[in-house]
Amino acid sequence: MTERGARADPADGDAPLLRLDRVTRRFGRVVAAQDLSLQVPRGGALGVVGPNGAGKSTLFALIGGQLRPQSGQIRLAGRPLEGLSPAARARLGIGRTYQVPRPFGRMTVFENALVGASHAAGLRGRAADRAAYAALERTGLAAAANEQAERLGLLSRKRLEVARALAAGPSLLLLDEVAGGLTEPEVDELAAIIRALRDEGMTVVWIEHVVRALTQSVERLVCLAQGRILADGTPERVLADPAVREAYLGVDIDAGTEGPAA
Ligand SMILES: Nc1ncnc2c1ncn2[C@@H]1O[C@H](COP(=O)(O)OP(=O)(O)OP(=O)(O)O)[C@@H](O)[C@H]1O
Repeated sequence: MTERGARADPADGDAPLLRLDRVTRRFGRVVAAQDLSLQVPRGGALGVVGPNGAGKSTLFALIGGQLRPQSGQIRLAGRPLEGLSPAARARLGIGRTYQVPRPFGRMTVFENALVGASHAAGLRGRAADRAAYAALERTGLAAAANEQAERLGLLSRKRLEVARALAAGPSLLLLDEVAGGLTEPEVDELAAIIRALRDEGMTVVWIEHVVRALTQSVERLVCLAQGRILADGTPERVLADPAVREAYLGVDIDAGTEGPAA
């Protein structure tokens, strides 16, 4: 795996891989991110929870460059990301999955992974092939490499979404609700894949409503509500936090059911 993001600024090798300083993003009167400050060191997995509308997807869009903050700064390995397009950020090492997987249905599974390697990472020829195949192996999809993507079931489409991001050789992997809609055994399978990536040294930030998937896989949890960080710590501590329980307004957070609007 390449570590391009981790080398984004060789002068600042000790910097956290991801750092947000007082990042704010509003949509009219809605505050989706309010003075958000967060540091993610290299390696390990961070889970992000929070009720619907808490600002979780906005956080990823701000990191990925699909949205610009109105104030504050985001850095990858010490390098400010301001002004960089999503494509430039992907080349620096930010890989991202989306809530609803949209594979190129007419393409094979391999060709879909190749899109990640070539478009996002700019790899060509055999280097792109190798990166795509390695991503399929790491997500358990190698045996399905020649299948049409549109014929995949939901779990495999989720795997492919992860594979596409991995094929670009990210140093930071942002997962947006990859466990949603899966059965319990499928959630466990996907969580095992994410744990294996983490154990190989990948830095993972994982937004998830299915809290059980996170508690199996992350050592740190952040809870967002109304664009702010309500709690940050071990999963046990965060899930027991009265402010977190209150933000979920009595919804059974442990069961991973979707909460009401924040
Ligand atoms: N492009 C947009 N235009 C206007 N409002 C937006 C936009 N994107 C997000 N918002 C608002 O910002 C707030 C945060 O939304 P966001 O999607 O980040 O929350 P979330 O925590 O990811 O929610 P969910 O769990 O439902 O996916 C919400 O009130 C949402 O309606």
